[in-house]
Amino acid sequence: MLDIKNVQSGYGDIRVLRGIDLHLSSGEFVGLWGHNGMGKSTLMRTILGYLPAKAGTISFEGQNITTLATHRRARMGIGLVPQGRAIFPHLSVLDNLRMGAVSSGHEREAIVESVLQHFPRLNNYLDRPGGLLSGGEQQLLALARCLCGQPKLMLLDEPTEGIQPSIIAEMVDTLHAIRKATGLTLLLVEQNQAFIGSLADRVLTMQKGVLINESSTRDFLNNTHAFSTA
Ligand SMILES: Nc1ncnc2c1ncn2[C@@H]1O[C@H](COP(=O)(O)OP(=O)(O)OP(=O)(O)O)[C@@H](O)[C@H]1O
Repeated sequence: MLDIKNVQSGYGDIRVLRGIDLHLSSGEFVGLWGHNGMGKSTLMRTILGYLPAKAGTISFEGQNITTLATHRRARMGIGLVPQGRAIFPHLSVLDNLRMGAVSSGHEREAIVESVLQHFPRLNNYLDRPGGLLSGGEQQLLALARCLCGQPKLMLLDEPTEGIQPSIIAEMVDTLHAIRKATGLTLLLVEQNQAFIGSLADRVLTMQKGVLINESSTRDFLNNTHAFSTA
């Protein structure tokens, strides 16, 4: 589904990604692990086109999207849940979700309703401004809003950051249920190894803008100590 070959990118003259090769098959859940500042979010931004690739190619479902505008990549089925959530704090929960489904025309309300079935907690707060939800609830809202865009590939950037354990557990169950229902493909950036372990089929490790390791989730969890001290 996603093929990344020798991609480099960064900010101005600062090179962050130094040659990334990555392949995701349809329906896979893949974890991307690494310490702060290694380039994980930069890779997410480059896949969606917020940052241009300075070298290499990105293909999605067989089409070269390396220079395609971000909104066109989104329309093809790539969705991002950014680090820090970026919900609309003054819009109600329901309107946040409608914004996620804005390109779906007359099907919008039906899509929002079907996504909400996976998020019973949000159903209790539909009229509440998003900014008044707890951090964990805002993360669920960001996840649900992305799903309202009916992505085939979801890029999920550090969803557990600062979130209470009960909501993290809920997020795991919700993502498993959505995977079963929709066949979603997921690229999950995380530093929480237990969270990656409960979702990913395999785990890639990034260090200083390159992928230095790929392992099964079981091996990743067994070798966690080695990675932590690398
Ligand atoms: N807008 C920006 N302008 C300049 N440099 C940036 C910008 N955003 C990130 N960087 C730098 O790029 C490098 C990679 O950052 P990135 O956010 O991709 O790392 P990360 O692996 O996602 O880490 P974290 O888990 O802390 O988000 C860091 O050195 C960071 O300081």
